[in-house]
Amino acid sequence: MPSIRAPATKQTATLMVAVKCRPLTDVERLRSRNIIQVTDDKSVIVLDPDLSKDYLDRIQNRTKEKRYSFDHAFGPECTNVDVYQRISSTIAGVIQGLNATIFAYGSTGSGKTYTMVGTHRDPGLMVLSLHTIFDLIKKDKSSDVLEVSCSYLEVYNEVIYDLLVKSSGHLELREDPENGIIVAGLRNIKVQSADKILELLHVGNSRRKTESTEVNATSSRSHAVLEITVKRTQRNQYGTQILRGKLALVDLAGSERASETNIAGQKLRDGANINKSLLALANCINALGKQQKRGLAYVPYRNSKLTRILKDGLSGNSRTVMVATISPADDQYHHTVNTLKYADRAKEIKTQIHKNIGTVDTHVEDYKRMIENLKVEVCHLREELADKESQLNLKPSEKAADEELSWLDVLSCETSENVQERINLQKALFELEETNTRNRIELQHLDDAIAKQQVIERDGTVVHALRSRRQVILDNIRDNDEAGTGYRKEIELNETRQCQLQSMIDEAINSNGNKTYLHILSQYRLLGMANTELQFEMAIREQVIHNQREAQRNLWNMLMGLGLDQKYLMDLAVKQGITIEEPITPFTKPFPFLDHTTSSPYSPYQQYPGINRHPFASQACVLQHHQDFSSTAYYKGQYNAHGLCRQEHHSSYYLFSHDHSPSYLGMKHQASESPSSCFFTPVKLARDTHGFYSELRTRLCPCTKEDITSSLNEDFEQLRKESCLDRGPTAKFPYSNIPGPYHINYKTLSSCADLSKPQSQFATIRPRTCNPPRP
Ligand SMILES: Nc1ncnc2c1ncn2[C@@H]1O[C@H](COP(=O)(O)OP(=O)(O)OP(=O)(O)O)[C@@H](O)[C@H]1O
Repeated sequence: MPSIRAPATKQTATLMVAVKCRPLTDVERLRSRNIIQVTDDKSVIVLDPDLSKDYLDRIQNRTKEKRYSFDHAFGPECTNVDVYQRISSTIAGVIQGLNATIFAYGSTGSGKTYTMVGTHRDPGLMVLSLHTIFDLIKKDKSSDVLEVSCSYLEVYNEVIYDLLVKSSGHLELREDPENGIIVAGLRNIKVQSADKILELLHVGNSRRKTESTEVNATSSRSHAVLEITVKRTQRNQYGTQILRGKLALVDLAGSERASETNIAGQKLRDGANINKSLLALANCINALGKQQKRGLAYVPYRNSKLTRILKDGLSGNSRTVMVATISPADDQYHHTVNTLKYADRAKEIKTQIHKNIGTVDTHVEDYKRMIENLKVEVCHLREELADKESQLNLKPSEKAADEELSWLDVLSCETSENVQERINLQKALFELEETNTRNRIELQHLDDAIAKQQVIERDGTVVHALRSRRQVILDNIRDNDEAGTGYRKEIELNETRQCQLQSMIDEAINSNGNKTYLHILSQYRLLGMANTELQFEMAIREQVIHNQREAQRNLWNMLMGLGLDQKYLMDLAVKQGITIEEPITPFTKPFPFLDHTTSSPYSPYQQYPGINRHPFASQACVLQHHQDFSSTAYYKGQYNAHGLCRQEHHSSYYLFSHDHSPSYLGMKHQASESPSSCFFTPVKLARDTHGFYSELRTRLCPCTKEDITSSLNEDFEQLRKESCLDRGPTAKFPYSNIPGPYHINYKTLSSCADLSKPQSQFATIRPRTCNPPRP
């Protein structure tokens, strides 16, 4: 049927986040304390569960008290109707062809099912929204025809079941170019009243998998999605237009820690699957939240069925409400804070909404065309039917060949899914590690800033702000590390599956099956894997190039800002046998980041109140050189993100002490075409850099070239003593072999440079290794 999609006018909406705290249950009242305070309908305070903390701890910020604010916050006294009244505006659009999603998110026993389904006395959001839809339809004064249908599914152990069908089989997800993700074969029942849907809801709920755990007597073991579709048919003199609005109401399964819920066997396996899909959801929320802030592109929807189903609700065409449910009990502190943390991130998520319009033109000519099309389709179907009938009468040998082909289809499908999954996982892992590298850089800057500020500040407000920020960063790092471990495990599973698939293919080739096809399949698989590697490498390289360019630009800005002119530097470099390959981007003076009275536009300290400019900001924060290595340095099978000393940023060491990349800074040695001769060889490197930088420094500070050269010699002597440099001129700087904190004496150097008084006389290099993104 010809369907013309009207040009969609898109509108951006922000995900609405409401928090609902349930009352203490009768059992909890005997053993637990209420630690939640909801103030001014928007703020939630989670008190420190440890009552022994005294006043001093509190004012010195040693308590675990947390504060958050959301679009709406509801205390234990609030009913589901109270919640619904605040979020119901989302639903009105459904009868006008807009999509809406409401989902409850929280730990086990926090009140998700109570909020979504509710009780007879306190009906939940599913029930209330159904009534609203039918009320709105009743009140609709137009001559349009409105039809309502509903489906209800559950995702249990990563398998989709139809809750409106008795003993439903497994259902599959399909990507439909027009309608996005759809569940093939899901029953969609036409309904005339809210009561009919409630009846279906009741039947569906009775089929849902629930278990009694120690935390919740009727804990939901599956994620349930109730979808209401409102089809509006509008007729006018030009034809017929159909608007289709969808409302998805989602009750997620309870997440729990096995140790807390005391579960085992099948229940434990369920829990693992539930946690896996909730982790996937949390990762999507994380990525989407960060995407708004930092423009990261990859959101790992494909990691679970749940996230694929919720994709539209999370970032596509939908007005979305997240109701974060929390328990007030003190023993639930960690779950509560975890839920609120994700809810806080979800506030950043934005969706694009537009009406789902399909137009059916009804002119006579169009009818004729439609009839023609239908005739063709009928012919087609007849042929297919005839084919199937003849297949049923096939000879056994033909039947076997046919079975083999369908088996090959499955194999080919699985192979391609396996490859796709691997690409997704590696992208996700890479992004996580990138993010954590950035987090670690910020952490170092914060440590510097806190140390500085502690000395000069009296009332401690800025230090307090910096510490809170530090805590946020630490939490992010921990979460990302955890997520990274999950991804690595999934990659391992993916690799195991990959091996299985390959051996199935090999076996089939050997057993003389459809050889040509299998050979092609095998080639396809191998090419697919090679493609994965290439895509991944390309992503890394692009990132590295980007970072290096930025570091180079910043370095030039810094040098120019210190009062040197470009020509002088070029001459000096040529004299020292170093060519500068890339043309330098022109820049204008004065350089704002060098002005001690203003804050640097490049400086991350700008975001911290009261910190105008870190004394070393122009070097320490602009040259984010750690980033460059995090994705590249791969040494002795270890991903070497280098422990980086804070103070070394303030010396010229960064040029040679960190660089494993020949093209870093775009310089290379003239005497040899091999770039490594300049930066890879510590002994020669020391000589070159001594010469070059001591000359530079004589222009920067009032000390002599000899002072600086002797300072550098002292430092290198120290390095040599610690056996790093005595392994010959081609030895690489063995960061990953350094057993512990490593000291570089840079006392003379820093005082010569007179950049600032150092906090200590020693700069410390701590080797820090983390797992590499798997090649
Ligand atoms: N607002 C509320 N008022 C009264 N009781 C509530 C409220 N919210 C939740 N409860 C009670 O708390 C208990 C747990 O609630 P519920 O089953 O809804 O949690 P859940 O988050 O869905 O758990 P799971 O994830 O394990 O399925 C139930 O006994 C429920 O009746």
